[in-house]
Amino acid sequence: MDANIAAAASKHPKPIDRVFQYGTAGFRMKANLLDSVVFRVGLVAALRSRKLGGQTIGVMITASHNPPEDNGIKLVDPMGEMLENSWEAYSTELANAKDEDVVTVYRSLEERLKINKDEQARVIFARDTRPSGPKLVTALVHALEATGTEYTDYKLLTTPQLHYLTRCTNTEGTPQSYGEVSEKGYYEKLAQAFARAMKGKKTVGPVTIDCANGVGGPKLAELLKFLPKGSTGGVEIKIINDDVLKAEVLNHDCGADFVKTKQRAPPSSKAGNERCCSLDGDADRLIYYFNDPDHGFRLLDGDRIATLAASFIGDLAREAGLSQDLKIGVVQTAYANGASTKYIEKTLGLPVVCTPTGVKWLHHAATKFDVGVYFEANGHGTVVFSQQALKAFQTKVPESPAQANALETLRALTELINQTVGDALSDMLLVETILSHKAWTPKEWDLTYTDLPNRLVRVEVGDRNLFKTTDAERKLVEPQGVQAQIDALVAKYKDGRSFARASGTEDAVRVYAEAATRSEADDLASKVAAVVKQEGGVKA
Ligand SMILES: CC(=O)N[C@H]1[C@@H](OP(=O)(O)O)O[C@H](CO)[C@@H](O)[C@@H]1O
Ligand SMILES: [Mg+2]
Repeated sequence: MDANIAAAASKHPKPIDRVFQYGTAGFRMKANLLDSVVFRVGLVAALRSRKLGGQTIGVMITASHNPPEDNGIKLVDPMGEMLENSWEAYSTELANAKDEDVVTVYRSLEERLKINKDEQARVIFARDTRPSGPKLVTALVHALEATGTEYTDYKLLTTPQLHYLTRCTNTEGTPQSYGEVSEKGYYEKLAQAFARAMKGKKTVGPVTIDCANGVGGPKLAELLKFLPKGSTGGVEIKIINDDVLKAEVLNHDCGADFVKTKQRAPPSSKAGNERCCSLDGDADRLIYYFNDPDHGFRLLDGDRIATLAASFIGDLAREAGLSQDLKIGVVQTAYANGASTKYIEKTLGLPVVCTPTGVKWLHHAATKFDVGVYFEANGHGTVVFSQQALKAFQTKVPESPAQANALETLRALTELINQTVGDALSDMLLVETILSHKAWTPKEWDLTYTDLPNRLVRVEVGDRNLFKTTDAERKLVEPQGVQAQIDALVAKYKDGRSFARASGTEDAVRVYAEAATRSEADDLASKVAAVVKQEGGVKA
């Protein structure tokens, strides 16, 4: 086998002078640099599967909301979670090995991690619509074949579909079965759950969905075939930006990242005052928005989806007579708007936990609740239910028809929500369900609280690694003295809050600021950015 691995590795040489790092979202960069990385991640997937007794590992080839010429790769653990943290370092180690050392490093990891040589490795994989995908799949397959790994190529999928299939594969035939192991099984599960959750409810007008010209377009079109028709119990969906044939339009002037960062609708959107939402390139983020005749463009971001879901599920738990038994909480990052945090704590009366950036941290913290709602402000998130919550929804004997209804809706939600990872298609159906139950237009949703004006700035510095944080990234410990300068600036603004941290996906430091007015938020952000720029070191 060593000779096979060495021979295959030599077909995928590592670019000299490149250092790779498994970051917040796996490896991500210009696609033409990724060939060796993908090959080596294939080796890691095989090791990970064997370490876990032959359970199936998922591999997704995507660069999400990044431009079409980028690509990336990430690993999915057996229950559909992100790769365990310690394995990011092993992936990084193998990705950076010299070509001639690949086999040695592979065997050394096997040795150090006490991996059984005889265990059969199993992997499933998929990719998004980027033109570089098929070539990278070839590199992945070479690694899987050289290591004798059993594999299934699911071709084009959204990232959350691959997470779903990974969990289904590993739970097939067990009491914890997560669903049928097929793309069709995914659509059927979502569609059936949606029909149950929507029973007797009506959607108010259509929703326009911008698919970022990514894999979400064809997959949403597929899902539509399974969804109930008509406004009662169904949803009228208008799809835009679903062109996957022209590579250059992917995420271009459209998609969830465009809408969130530019704080405006895609230029192609003609929805008028109707509600709209945007997916990102691999359909794991979702952002809603609408045009308010009185106030213009209104963004309903991940914080809004989290508050909507938490309030709805909290109400249902109360109606079902379960609120005493279940701990419901919301997990956010420092990028969550301060007004949303206050609304959750003060108005909804629910606890909020703040974690570092990156969904793996949020997901982990959310599992500590019976109902853990987590969303990044950029629209990536989901809801996870504990075994105790699932059991309570199944076994509680209703004492009234209202309790029975609430319990049935809760059960439907546990099926509708993709609990493995944030899923734009599933989250969209969740939002549509909640708005229907509440008979809300986006305007009522928007009125629940008022966002503090905020600004996110990207600052290019000499060395972003100089910036070290604590307290869920809300405070800098290094470079020394910088936090004191930020504190002094923040103190001058009403409702001011600001923090700086090194990005995990780009070579830059991000500065976030919010304050009582737009001009103050902008002013605070630019002053903190200036401090960061000045203290950011010189390029090596
Ligand atoms: C402010 C922001 O939106 N940061 C994003 C971005 O991380 P950075 O580490 O900030 O580059 O990409 C991550 C992966 O997609 C996502 O999890 C995160 O929320
Ligand atoms: Mg994404």
